[in-house]
Amino acid sequence: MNREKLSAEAVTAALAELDGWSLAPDGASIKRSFVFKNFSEAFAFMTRVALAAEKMDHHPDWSNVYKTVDVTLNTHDSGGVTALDIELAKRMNRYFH
Ligand SMILES: C[C@H](O)[C@H](O)[C@H]1CNC2=NC(N)=NC(=O)C2=N1
Repeated sequence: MNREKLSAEAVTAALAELDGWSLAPDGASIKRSFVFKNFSEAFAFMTRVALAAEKMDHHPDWSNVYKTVDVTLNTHDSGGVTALDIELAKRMNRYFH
C-alpha cells in the first residue's frame, strides 16, 4: 500500500468517514480512544488488531488503561498520515463493537 504522506485535505476527507478519529495535536497523526465494557474486551480487541497490524507490517502507537485503549496512528517512515494509517483505522473501527 502507498506509503506517501497524504495531503492535509486528503486526511480531512478520510477522517470524515472514520467514526471517532481525529487529527492528533502534532498534525501528523490520527487518534482515537476506544472504551470497552471491561479489560478483557479491550485486550481481545488489541489482540485482533495486533494480528492485523503484523500482517500489514504497520503498527499502532497505543496504550491501554483498564478498559480504554488510546491509539495514535502515523507512518514513521513518511512522517505523516498515509493510506496505511487510514486502512488500519478502518479495521480497528470494524473490530470495535
Ligand atoms: C521494516 C518495516 O516495514 C517498517 O519498520 C514498518 C513497521 N511498522 C510500521 N508502523 C508504522 N506505524 N509506521 C511505520 O513506518 C512502520 N514501518
